[in-house]
Amino acid sequence: MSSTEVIRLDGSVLEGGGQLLRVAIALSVLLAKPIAIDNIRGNRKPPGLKHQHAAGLRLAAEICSAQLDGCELGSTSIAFRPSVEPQISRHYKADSGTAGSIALLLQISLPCLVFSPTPIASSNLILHGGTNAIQAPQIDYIQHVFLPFIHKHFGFEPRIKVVKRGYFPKGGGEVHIEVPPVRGPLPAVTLIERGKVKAIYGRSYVAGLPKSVAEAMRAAAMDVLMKSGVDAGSIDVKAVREKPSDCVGSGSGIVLWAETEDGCIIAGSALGRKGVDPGCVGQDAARELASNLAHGGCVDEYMQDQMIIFLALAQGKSRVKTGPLTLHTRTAIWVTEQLSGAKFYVEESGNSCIIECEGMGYTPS
Ligand SMILES: Nc1ncnc2c1ncn2[C@@H]1O[C@H](COP(=O)(O)OP(=O)(O)OP(=O)(O)O)[C@@H](O)[C@H]1O
Repeated sequence: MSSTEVIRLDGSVLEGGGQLLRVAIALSVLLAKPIAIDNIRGNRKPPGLKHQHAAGLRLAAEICSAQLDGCELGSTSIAFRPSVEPQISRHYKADSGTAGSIALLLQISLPCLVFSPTPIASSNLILHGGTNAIQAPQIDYIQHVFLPFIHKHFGFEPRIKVVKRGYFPKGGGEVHIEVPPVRGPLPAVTLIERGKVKAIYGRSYVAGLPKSVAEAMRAAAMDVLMKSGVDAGSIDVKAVREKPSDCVGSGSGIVLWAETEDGCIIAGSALGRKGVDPGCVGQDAARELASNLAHGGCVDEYMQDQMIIFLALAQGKSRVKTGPLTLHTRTAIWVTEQLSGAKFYVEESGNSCIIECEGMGYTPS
């Protein structure tokens, strides 16, 4: 068993949402440190665990044979005591039971599965829930932005297969992810120059709705991109209608991503909602992309917080230029520093920041 000294965290600090919980648990698994978290999602109404958070906790507990207490819906306190017994199974399933985000189930489990002291086979995740949920990365963001970032900068390449898309309120999506193991520490990242935008890609989609909705989102997004003066070599945004056999329920949305000469990928996205003009949805996504390009940083406002745990685990000094620091990022830095030996320094200047991290050089024991 792991050491008995429990680290207590206040889940209402800063952003005080589900991400604090996921980062804390992933680090607890990797570092075999028992933790207790109170005031979970203390800044959300209502506070406490929702389906997605509880499913993520159970998945992390299964990955490291942890003792998990308090993992009930609405619970505002949990205790998590990881075991250091070697993992036997490398096949895991999790189901948010609702349209809770599959991407956020990946957010808690991916760091836990990356490292292995022995060159064993890959880990396999089968995740059920919502593929395109609000206030979470859409699955297209994971495919086209997050995983390519992880591969390019940290050198391992999880493979993802979207078997079925699932939308609010039923969920029912299914995504398979294969995570190849790495033995050594992850490399540090230096990402200060972005380079010019080479191309913008996108996917404007509908499920169970007329294709004209996807076309309207696409047209409005293109219009905003043209007028905002984004200088891209080419723009290729596809409008698609999901085949009924490829999805559960109905939904719509758009994900745009810009690829730059220096290999950065910057996104903007939006989800369709009942009663909202599809044109406004397309405009929102394009404005988000334009604003993420305008600050000149090398990652968008969402990758900013999602990269923090990986920078902390990496060996040596990372430096990444970003836009204005988000509250999610400040929260990820706070929780990471509570649990790991990594140290962060943020230099803010005008509309941009340099996030510097002295990583802990994590290797599994
Ligand atoms: N549009 C988006 N594109 C990519 N990533 C996103 C997007 N919106 C949110 N995220 C990411 O999803 C995560 C959301 O964390 P947050 O704590 O808000 O979520 P949560 O678990 O749903 O909990 P809560 O309901 O408490 O907000 C963050 O890592 C954030 O960067």
